[in-house]
Amino acid sequence: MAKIVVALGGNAILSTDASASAQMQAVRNTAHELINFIKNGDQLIITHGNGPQVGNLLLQQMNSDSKSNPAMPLDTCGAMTQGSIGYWFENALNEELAENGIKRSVISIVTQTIVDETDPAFKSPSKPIGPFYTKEEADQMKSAHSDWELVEDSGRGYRRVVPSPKPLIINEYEAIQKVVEAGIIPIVSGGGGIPVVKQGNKLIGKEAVIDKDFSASKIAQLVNADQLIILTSVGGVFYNFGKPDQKEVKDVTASELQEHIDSHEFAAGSMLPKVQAAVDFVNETGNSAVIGALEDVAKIIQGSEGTKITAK
Ligand SMILES: Nc1ncnc2c1ncn2[C@@H]1O[C@H](COP(=O)(O)OP(=O)(O)O)[C@@H](O)[C@H]1O
Ligand SMILES: NC(=O)OP(=O)(O)O
Repeated sequence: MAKIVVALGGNAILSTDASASAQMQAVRNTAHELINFIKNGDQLIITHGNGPQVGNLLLQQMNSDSKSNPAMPLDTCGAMTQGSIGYWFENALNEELAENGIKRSVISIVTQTIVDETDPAFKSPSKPIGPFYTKEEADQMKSAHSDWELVEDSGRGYRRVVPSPKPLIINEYEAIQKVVEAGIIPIVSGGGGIPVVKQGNKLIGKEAVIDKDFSASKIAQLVNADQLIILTSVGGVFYNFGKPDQKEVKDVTASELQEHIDSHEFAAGSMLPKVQAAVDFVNETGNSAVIGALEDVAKIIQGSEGTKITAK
């Protein structure tokens, strides 16, 4: 039995339809894949992104600017998405467990991630959130909201970007460890965790969105996970991605992957955080990490799919 942290990307929650019912269905499909780990006897710690959801929620806040119904700040929106996505996952996993006759408890934990107030990321927004815009729409949004920054996101359109400081510590990791020891499946650090800074005994929320891949790596290190598995929409890591000579990487050492990171092989905002998070986990623990597709879970468990990153 292995203790595995599984990080779930956008496609695990949202396809093209952002309605609650469509996202719940996507999460049910994801739970149907994740049950393979439980059947395999693995202990799961689940974490997930919130980029599309927190961006959409922020847009909804723009219609709530009255004194009696004020807009919520980004850290609170992050907490709200942990709640909604955690609720969807709890129910989807419970349904899947029941269908397979497995008695296990699932709990979603509101999780805060401590960041450094002086992290330069606060001055340089980089995390894409919310919907994709065409160039024309992006220009319109920029003129309507002078404080917004928008960037082109991996050839998929333009998106708003917000600061994304690096996680230092997952505030609730000791409680999460106890939950795991009790055999409960926790859903943690949703959206990378609510970004907070420590001031004396207080945790103060910051307007940012942490990359869930970096938080997944951090929580995996803190709970001594045997493996970190990052599930996304592509079967593995490619060198020369999108070019005629692109090549899927099957087995790779952390040091070889780091060389490719250093030579700017990977796209910021999409594959770069995944490979860096995986390399960090492998370097810190000596254990392995896998980056692969959500629909390949059964084959990833067998070791026939995904990019496996090892220490040696
Ligand atoms: N070198 C690469 N290898 C594989 N996929 C890449 C690479 N560079 C960019 N990508 C893109 O990154 C996407 C995964 O990133 P993203 O969609 O941001 O992840 P998430 O699943 O966490 O939301 C893939 O679907 C693929 O289109
Ligand atoms: N917070 C975060 O990394 O979200 P996505 O994975 O959805 O971008």
